[in-house]
Amino acid sequence: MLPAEPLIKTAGLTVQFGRRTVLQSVDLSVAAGEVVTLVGPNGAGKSTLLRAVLGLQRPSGGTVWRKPGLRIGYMPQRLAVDATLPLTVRRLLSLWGPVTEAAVVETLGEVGAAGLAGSAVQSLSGGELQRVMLARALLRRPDLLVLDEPAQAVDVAGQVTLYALINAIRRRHGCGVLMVSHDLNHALSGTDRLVCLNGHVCCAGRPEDVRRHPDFQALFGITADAWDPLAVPAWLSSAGPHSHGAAPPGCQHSHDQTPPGPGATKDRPTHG
Ligand SMILES: Nc1ncnc2c1ncn2[C@@H]1O[C@H](COP(=O)(O)OP(=O)(O)OP(=O)(O)O)[C@@H](O)[C@H]1O
Repeated sequence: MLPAEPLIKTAGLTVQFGRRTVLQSVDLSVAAGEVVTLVGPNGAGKSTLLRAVLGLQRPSGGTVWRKPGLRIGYMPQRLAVDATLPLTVRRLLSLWGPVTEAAVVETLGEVGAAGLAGSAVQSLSGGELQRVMLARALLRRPDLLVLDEPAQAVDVAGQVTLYALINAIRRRHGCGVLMVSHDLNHALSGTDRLVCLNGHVCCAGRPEDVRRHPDFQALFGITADAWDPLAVPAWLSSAGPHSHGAAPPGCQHSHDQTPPGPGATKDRPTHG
């Protein structure tokens, strides 16, 4: 069977902020109907990579190709709307372009948020807000969904439901999905391809292959045969998703100055 045509493709993508290299020579592609998950420690460049794919971040080197006419639905990590603004969900969903009431109702229903159209955005729970943001991304009937930590602020049971919902949407619409996740259970079981990023691509491929890669194991402190969610490494469990705590061992970021840990790649890029 021929591989599906890519929706987006980066080749040698490099992003620098000042003299600091945040992404180095990243090759990435997402095809229609495919779920690709980016994992990596805080500051690994995951959101920057999404922003480059979206055309919101200019590359310092390399290329980003998007299929002509591609429609992208984007769910950012944070909602860039003033929290003090009185805003209903219905109004929020129409901020980025005109939408019909029928489309709002249908899309909210699709993400399990029926009945929230008239609610104040400030009154939503974390999980409800994530569903509304997913609805916002879906309203454009995208070929590609780009989701930056879609399950943040969602409780554990809600995370499982949300990832199942994203998979159902992918199946129903045949769209590609590119997402960032800190949830290794999802990354290892609910995704077609896993990309482990730490300033560069440490390893990538089918989850069952990536979990056996020494860089992945060094970054996440797990063994090839067992994934024990209670045994997450200290940098992952204590730092929290938005803290920039102690650096993980192995697969060193291009701007790290410390020597590589036992699982570091030999071909890591030079310091930027
Ligand atoms: N516009 C910017 N200017 C300067 N530095 C930036 C900018 N955007 C991101 N960075 C830096 O680039 C690095 C990568 O940031 P990015 O948000 O892509 O990481 P991430 O892997 O998504 O992290 P997290 O898991 O914490 O969300 C960080 O050190 C960040 O401070």
